[in-house]
Amino acid sequence: MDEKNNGIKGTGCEILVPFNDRKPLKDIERSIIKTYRKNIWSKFIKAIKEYNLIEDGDKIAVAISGGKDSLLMAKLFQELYKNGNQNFELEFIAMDPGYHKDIRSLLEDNCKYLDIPVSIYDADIFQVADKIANDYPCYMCARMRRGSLYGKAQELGCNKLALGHHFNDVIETTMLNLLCAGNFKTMMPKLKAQNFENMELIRPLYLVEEKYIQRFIQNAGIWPLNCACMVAAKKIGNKRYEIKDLLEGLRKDFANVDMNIFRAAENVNMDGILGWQKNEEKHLFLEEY
Ligand SMILES: Nc1ncnc2c1ncn2[C@@H]1O[C@H](COP(=O)(O)OP(=O)(O)OP(=O)(O)O)[C@@H](O)[C@H]1O
Repeated sequence: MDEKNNGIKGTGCEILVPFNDRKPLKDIERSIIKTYRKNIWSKFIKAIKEYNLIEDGDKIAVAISGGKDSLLMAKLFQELYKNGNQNFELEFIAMDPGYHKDIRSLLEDNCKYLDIPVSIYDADIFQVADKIANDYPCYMCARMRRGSLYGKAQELGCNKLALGHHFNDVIETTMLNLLCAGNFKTMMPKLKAQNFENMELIRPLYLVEEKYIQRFIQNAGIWPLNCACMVAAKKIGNKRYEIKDLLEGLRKDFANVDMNIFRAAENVNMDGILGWQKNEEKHLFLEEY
C-alpha cells in the first residue's frame, strides 16, 4: 500500500505486505536456520554468546507484541531449544493494551499458526497513557508497558524478559540521543531492571538487521501487526522515523555508516571525552587531568 496515500503518513506506520501465501510452518521454521542462517540465526547466536544473554537455569519471558520482530524472536528461541540448548525455560507473553478486536485476533491467529504457545493478558495501557499523558502518550505508554511486562514475567517465575529490539533500533537510538537529546548513549543488549528485583531485560535480536526480519516475515507469508496503536496514530510525528530517513540518506554517501554508528559505542575513547555520567553522577575530564 502506498504510505503517502493512506492518510497515516507521519505516524511511521509501515505496512508489510507478504510476498506470498502463508508457507507451511515446517518451511518457515527451516528457513530460519537455512535461508537466514547467516543474517538472522548466526547473529542471534552471536549476540547470546557475546553478551552472555542466557545462563544456566534462566526462565525467560519472551515478550510478543505480534509485530514482525517479536514473532521472529519467539521462533528463534524455539529453534534454539529444539536444537538441544535446554539449559533454560521459556514463557511467551503478550500484553493486550487495549487493541482493536481485529488486531487481537490477528495476534492470536499468527501465534496459533506459528505454534507459539502465548499467554495473552489484558492491561489498560492505551486508555491510561492517553488520559494522563495526552501530549506524549508514546513515552508514557512505553514505560507502562515495560513495567507491566516485567510484572507479568515475575509473576510467572521468570528472571529475564526478552524484547525484540534489533540492530537498527540500536543505531537509531544512538542517533536519536545524539541529535535530539545531546548525549551519547546507546541501547544496551541487556540491563538490570531497576524496580523489579533479580529481573533482567535482554535483547537477543541486537545484531540482526531489520531488512532481514522484514524479508523473513514477507517470505513466510505472515501479516504481522503494524500500527496497532490506538492513541498516538495521527497525533504524533515520530522522530524515530525521521532518523530512519536520515540514515537512509547517509547510506548513499558514507560506506558502512550503520556499522560505524554501532561501533562508536564500542570504541569510546575516554581521552577524547569532556564529561560523562556514571550511576547518575556527572563527571568532568578535569577531575582526572
Ligand atoms: N503488547 C506487547 N506485549 C508483549 N510484548 C510487547 C508488547 N509491545 C511491545 N512488546 C515488546 O517490546 C518490543 C519493542 O516494542 P516496540 O513497540 O518498539 O516494537 P517493534 O519495534 O514494533 O517490534 P515488534 O515488531 O516486535 O512489535 C517488542 O519487540 C516486544 O518484544
